[in-house]
Amino acid sequence: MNNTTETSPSLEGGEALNIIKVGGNIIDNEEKLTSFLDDFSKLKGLKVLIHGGGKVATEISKGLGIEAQMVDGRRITDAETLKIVTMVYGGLINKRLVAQLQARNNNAIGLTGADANIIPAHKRPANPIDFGFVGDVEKEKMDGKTLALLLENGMVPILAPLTHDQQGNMLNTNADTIASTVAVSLSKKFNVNLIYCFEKEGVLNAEDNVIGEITKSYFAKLKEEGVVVAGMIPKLDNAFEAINQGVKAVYIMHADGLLNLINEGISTGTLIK
Ligand SMILES: Nc1ncnc2c1ncn2[C@@H]1O[C@H](COP(=O)(O)OP(=O)(O)O)[C@@H](O)[C@H]1O
Ligand SMILES: CC(=O)N[C@@H](CCC(=O)OP(=O)(O)O)C(=O)O
Repeated sequence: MNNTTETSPSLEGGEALNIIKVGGNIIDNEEKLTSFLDDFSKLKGLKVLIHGGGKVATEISKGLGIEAQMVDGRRITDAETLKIVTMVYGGLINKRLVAQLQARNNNAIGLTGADANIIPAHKRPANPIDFGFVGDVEKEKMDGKTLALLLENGMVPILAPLTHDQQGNMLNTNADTIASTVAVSLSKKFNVNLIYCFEKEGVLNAEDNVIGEITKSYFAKLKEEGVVVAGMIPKLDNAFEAINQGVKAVYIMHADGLLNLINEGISTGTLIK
């Protein structure tokens, strides 16, 4: 940890709300997941958890003889893959997180974007690439009212990366995008901090050191140099979108730094500028 930035966890105006996204590399690791849930359950104030699980879905698919196909960090989701991701994200992972958080005295409620139409979406057009049953979120239609209702009644929403097409089909939807969309919509009512937790210290530079603060132009440079690659590119795109649309603070950081950031106001990861 070579970078420490002071930040204010509680902001002016509405009540503070922490929206945390946790990815597949932590969910897939028993020890890391337990440690993450211990910390998440201790976070003070209003909170929402958005989970991924891409790594688990890939392993389970493989076990069933279906090789995962990813393009630009998104999963090609045919009818069989849709069944798998619905079971894995909406069932196995989501309900396990709920049970684990209930055991830690958090009143978790597990939902997909289809429940109460929380996250309006449509099937991604088949051109130029046919991703199959993949959802694009209709950001302008998301109002956050149901989530606000749950939060105001003491519940902790746990959201799976699934939406629906309004015609009876579930859609697989990237968890980082869901996190950004939910954060933007709730920022109309709350003072939102969006925190992307993963297994590295933050966004790393060419020397593998954490970048304390990242601007859009610095991101463009790192992308050009091939220092920021793969899943980190759409994660940063989503992070910049959130900060430019009303979210108070966005961080990309190691899951181990969560308690320090939220309860103490000390950042050890990357702040999006
Ligand atoms: N410059 C970078 N700094 C940190 N991680 C990076 C960087 N460039 C690429 N990555 C990769 O991005 C991954 C995180 O993206 P992704 O796998 O989509 O996250 P998640 O675990 O949240 O699903 C990291 O595991 C890391 O391998
Ligand atoms: C369309 C699409 O690609 N959906 C993602 C949803 C899961 C996810 O985002 O998981 P992580 O956060 O662990 O990467 C997928 O199936 O991999």
